[in-house]
Amino acid sequence: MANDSLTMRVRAALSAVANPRTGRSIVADGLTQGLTVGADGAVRFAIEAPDSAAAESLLEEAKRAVAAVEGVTRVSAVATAHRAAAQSSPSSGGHDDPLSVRKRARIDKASDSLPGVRNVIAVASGKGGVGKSTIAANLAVAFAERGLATGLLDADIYGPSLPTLFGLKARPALRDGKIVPLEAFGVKAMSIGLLVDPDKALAWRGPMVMGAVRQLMGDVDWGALDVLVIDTPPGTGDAHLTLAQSKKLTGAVIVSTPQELALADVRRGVALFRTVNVPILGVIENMAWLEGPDGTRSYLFGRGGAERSARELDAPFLGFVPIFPELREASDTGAPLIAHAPDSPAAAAIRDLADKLATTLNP
Ligand SMILES: Nc1ncnc2c1ncn2[C@@H]1O[C@H](COP(=O)(O)OP(=O)(O)OP(=O)(O)O)[C@@H](O)[C@H]1O
Repeated sequence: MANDSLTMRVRAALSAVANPRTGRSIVADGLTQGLTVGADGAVRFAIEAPDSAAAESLLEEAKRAVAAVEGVTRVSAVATAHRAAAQSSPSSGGHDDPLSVRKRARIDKASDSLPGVRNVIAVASGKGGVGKSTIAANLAVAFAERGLATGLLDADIYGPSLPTLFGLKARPALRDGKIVPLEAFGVKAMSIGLLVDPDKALAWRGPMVMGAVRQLMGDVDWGALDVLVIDTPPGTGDAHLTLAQSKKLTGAVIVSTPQELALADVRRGVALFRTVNVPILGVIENMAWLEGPDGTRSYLFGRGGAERSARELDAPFLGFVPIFPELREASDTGAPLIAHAPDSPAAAAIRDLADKLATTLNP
């Protein structure tokens, strides 16, 4: 119970810090959020400062107070919504307004907005590095090629990849209090990586992640879209729950690799979305094999694990994407493969998936 008593002492130290607006304790005023105290004495929390002028000094004061507590080995704290909201362009901020969009008097529950978006597809994976972002980006371009008005939202807070995949660097503009998505390869695109510092996002607790995802959905001016593809963070967590709760989700696509281990990943993903009644539109097995010049296939990561998992879970299996070195090369050039090498077998494999998926969308 040593940790409990450390938590109490940390809380007491924070309670001694006063809200300059009211003179009361910042804890009593509810300005501290997401306090966690690790077994190793690492403390994390967020401060929601009452105004921009107070944010920096309040954060420093709170960090100093916590660092002085015996047993605390490390303090990480993040900035506030209000401080950032006072700036004129999107930048990193706190958890209620992590994207720092200046709020209008009343914004609908963002997750229930997206009025002009007919379909929202979440692309998810049990773990990182399976090609989820690559598939999501290429699917979006393939949808656009089919004539669907398409958006791509990179909500992978911990490792945003759209700026690299689509070669997007420009900081998005604000129009009427909404973020204007960038346009690339026929797709309206927005990445959390263009709005927040990923290093800061790493320290975010659940509520901040949820706030960020809600904002990305609600504060971006998506306009009328046939389909919005969302690249979600790897694993199953707060971002997925936020999306699932939004009621806007048409369904989820799970990307996995063939290893037997993938079975557990796929099962987790399927279970999460099913728990919240989000249909599984399909499972994709990526990096399925490498084809040699003579057409022989090497199954580097095992064979058919994701396909088997899908069958066992009674989820639709959408297809295989082999290992195509050109997929990686295209991503490195800042153009998704389907645009970079439209006639390649890899592009054909992605188009095939997009065709299958398109049949599951609302017209
Ligand atoms: N089928 C494929 N063939 C060859 N390379 C691939 C394939 N799919 C993905 N890659 C490459 O694998 C790497 C990881 O892909 P990607 O970033 O899309 O994975 P991810 O699941 O989104 O990872 P994270 O969520 O951790 O960002 C990238 O370099 C990508 O170009």
